[in-house]
Amino acid sequence: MSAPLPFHLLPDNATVGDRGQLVIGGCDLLDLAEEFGTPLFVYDEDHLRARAREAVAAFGDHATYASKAFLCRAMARLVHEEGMSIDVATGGEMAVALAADVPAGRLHLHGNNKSGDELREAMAAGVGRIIVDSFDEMDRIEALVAAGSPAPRVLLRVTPGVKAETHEFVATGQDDSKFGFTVATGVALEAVRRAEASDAMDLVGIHCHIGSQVFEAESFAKALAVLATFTAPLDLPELVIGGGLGVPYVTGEQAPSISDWAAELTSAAASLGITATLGIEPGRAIAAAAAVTLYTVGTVKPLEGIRTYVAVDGGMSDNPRPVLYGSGYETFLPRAVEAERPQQVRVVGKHCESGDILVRDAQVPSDLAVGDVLATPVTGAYGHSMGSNYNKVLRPPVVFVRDGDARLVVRRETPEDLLRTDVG
Ligand SMILES: Cc1ncc(COP(=O)(O)O)c(C=O)c1O
Ligand SMILES: N[C@@H](CCCC[NH3+])C(=O)O
Repeated sequence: MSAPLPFHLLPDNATVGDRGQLVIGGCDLLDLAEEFGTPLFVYDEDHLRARAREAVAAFGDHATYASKAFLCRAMARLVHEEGMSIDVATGGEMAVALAADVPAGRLHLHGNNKSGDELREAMAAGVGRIIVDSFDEMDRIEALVAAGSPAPRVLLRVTPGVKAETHEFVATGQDDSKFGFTVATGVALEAVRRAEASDAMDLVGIHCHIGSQVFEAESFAKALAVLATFTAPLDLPELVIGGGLGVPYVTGEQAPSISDWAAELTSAAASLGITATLGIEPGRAIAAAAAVTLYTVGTVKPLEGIRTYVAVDGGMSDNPRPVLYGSGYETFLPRAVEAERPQQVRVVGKHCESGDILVRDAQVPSDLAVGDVLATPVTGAYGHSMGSNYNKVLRPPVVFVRDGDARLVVRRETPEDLLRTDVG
């Protein structure tokens, strides 16, 4: 396994420079590392725009970006400009999208345990949809409307009893789930009846999300079949099938494009006689492959007869996915993106945890050395957004690149940021 990095894991606008170095959006990654420091998230802006356009081409106004994958004001503006609405899962995500001047009507508020404050703020702002997840939430909405809040448009989130082929922590369509109302037990129908009878909400449709990093179109088709039967007698105008489309992270993985996925969903819905307008909510498929993370190698520690540890200046605080889900990544040296990678090492971070692993069995070029900039591709989703300050590490900046320009959209944290909320 000494092959070079497969190029399809890199952002759309990745090219090889005249010295064999990686260039994204016309920017040399080594120059970016020099200018902005490492760790650094580098996003190909046109890649993000192209994926958003793909979703909008297929679903128009009913293409929603799941902002939990990656959110900052520049990202909220970008997907809004491209015509997507935005799924916000908390008051915090809602606040960032509103701070980017995205109209509240383009936001869809999610969450299995929305607080009274989150609901009140969303209703006062006039969010486009609230995706209702429980009877307790209905109680809270009714109390707020009774106290003067405007009645929201709602979708009801249901679980179709479909177990998607993915990590158990990110599967959400099965009956044993904290999310939504169960179809199989009749609870979902009870929720529909209650919402229809309530003056405090305007029920416009059903929502379902079976999980994340799902590759098989079949899992979505199964969910649609359950939803077709469930919604047939309801005559509701909207049906959102959620996000979840998987992306390739490592050599050998393949996934359908957003357009292919959309075509499959649309034709499955048509053949099931679904007449409601179909909506989708991708996060990962928009953002993941748009970015690479740059690190600097700080130590190379060969352990005789065991393995070599390569430690970089980030780790589980900028990418917790390997620790949480055992997720795999590739790695490469941007100075020689096409180089063979004959040496196997373990790429680890700088945190006080043995589990702080970024790439368990990484293939790297044989001349990797301390001081090298090392990169991991496909880090645009659930990396920056799931980042932390563990060990009081400063969160990395985010740069958008396009046509040779690099635009800082999130700056690196400073020690003052760490103390901003510390009032003791
Ligand atoms: C309700 C909902 N919609 C959309 C998404 C986006 O999922 P993905 O990033 O896998 O497309 C998620 C996350 O799994 C979700 O919980
Ligand atoms: N954080 C998960 C996806 C969760 C999706 C949110 N419902 C991941 O990185 O794969």
